[in-house]
Amino acid sequence: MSKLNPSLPGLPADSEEGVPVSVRIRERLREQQRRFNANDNIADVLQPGDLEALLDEVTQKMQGVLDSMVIDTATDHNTGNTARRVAKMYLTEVFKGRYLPQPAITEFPNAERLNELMIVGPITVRSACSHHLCPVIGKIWIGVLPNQNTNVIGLSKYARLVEWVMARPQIQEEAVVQLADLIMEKTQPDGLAIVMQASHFCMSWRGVKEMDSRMLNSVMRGVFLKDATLRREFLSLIPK
Ligand SMILES: Nc1nc2c(ncn2[C@@H]2O[C@H](COP(=O)(O)OP(=O)(O)OP(=O)(O)O)[C@@H](O)[C@H]2O)c(=O)[nH]1
Repeated sequence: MSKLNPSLPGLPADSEEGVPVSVRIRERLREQQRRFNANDNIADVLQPGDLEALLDEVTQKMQGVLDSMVIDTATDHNTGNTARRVAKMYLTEVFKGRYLPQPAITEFPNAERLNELMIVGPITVRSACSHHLCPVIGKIWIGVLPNQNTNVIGLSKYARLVEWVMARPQIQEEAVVQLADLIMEKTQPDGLAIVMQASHFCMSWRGVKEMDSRMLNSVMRGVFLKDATLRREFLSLIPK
């Protein structure tokens, strides 16, 4: 007798018929013993058509949320398509950093063997907190001390990597560490410094309703950790 599918009793374990696409994706992730936290990227386990199917599934679930909030989406002319809009916004816009592969990075040979401090910023951060899914809007500055033996990456690619990492539900402390790990892996510089400043809408729109408070945090890697003069130079060059 074939084993029953735990996701859909009545169907054999190898049957995909009627199984929600999110269940199939989670099974693939569990088979690979992969984490799928809010701020993890899962693009490499998605198969062709999965994202479109997820859009339908999230739309259906969002419709359930609206129904449970007693919003009459059948006759309210403003909310008829809200479930679909929200699903599309989550999957293809504000949280696309979970579902899309990493942007391609153009590398150039470090022909002049540059090893001077380079700073890029402010790069706009658009993210959301993992707790309330409220927007987190801010800016980031990245300082790189290139290694004279490694390639340099195109300037715009820092902004693309920031967008990819931030377009996920995040907490700010983890977001900057994820970004630092990624830039270190891609460019292998001698040092990397990142400073992020952001407004958390979960603190202004709701909750304590503090309109002006910001969160500021930084991460330093390589020579920035050891060299206080370099660290000071980076921090002094960032506009206040
Ligand atoms: N450390 C950190 N905290 C965050 C971040 N974004 C949001 N938070 C906080 O995470 C907490 C959310 O958890 P809870 O305390 O369970 O939420 P809550 O009961 O709605 O709390 P209030 O916001 O105080 O109303 C809040 O204190 C948020 O301000 C972040 O990036 N880092």
